[in-house]
Amino acid sequence: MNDDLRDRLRGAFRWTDPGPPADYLVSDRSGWWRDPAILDGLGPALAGLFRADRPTVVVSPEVTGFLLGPLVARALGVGFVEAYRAGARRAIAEPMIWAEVPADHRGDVQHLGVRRRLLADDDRVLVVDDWASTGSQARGLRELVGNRYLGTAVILDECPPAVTAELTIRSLLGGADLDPA
Ligand SMILES: O=P(O)(O)OC[C@H]1O[C@H](OP(=O)(O)OP(=O)(O)O)[C@H](O)[C@@H]1O
Repeated sequence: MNDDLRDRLRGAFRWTDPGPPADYLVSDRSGWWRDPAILDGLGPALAGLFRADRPTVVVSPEVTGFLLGPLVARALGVGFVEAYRAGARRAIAEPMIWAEVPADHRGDVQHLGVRRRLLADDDRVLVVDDWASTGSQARGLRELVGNRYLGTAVILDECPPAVTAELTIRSLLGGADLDPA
């Protein structure tokens, strides 16, 4: 099952060239959500990476995480909590827990926040996202949830191995699987 899903993920992914002055390629992940077999398989596949750790809640950063996190939460039979990026929308008028996200793959420092009342002291938190590049989102959310953190499940992990190990990141694909060369 997962081998078929990995093949589909590789096939539906594109690197796109934004053209000058950019001298880099941009990942286009939209084909992943457009393929019904991928959309059907992603939740159970990502959930399977951490099922034995018995998560009680999934937390994901906006915006792609808001698409993926609920698929994984549903596969685990648990609920989902949004982690909002500060400044991306109107302030939420409820008590929040905030954490700084160290400079990420874009070089920006951000802040992620969740509604305080949605996390219990004894929750076991699985972070879910589509992609780990530097591990900054995972690091920020680990800081935010503290010792409730179990790990992070992503579709693709291209972090240095030491970061992957430190943050307990598990993935369906590694960076070499989508090598643009
Ligand atoms: O490991 P990191 O360096 O933290 O990078 C990973 C983040 O980068 C992408 O987000 P992006 O900024 O493209 O936002 P999006 O979710 O709005 O697409 C991806 O969805 C992760 O959230």
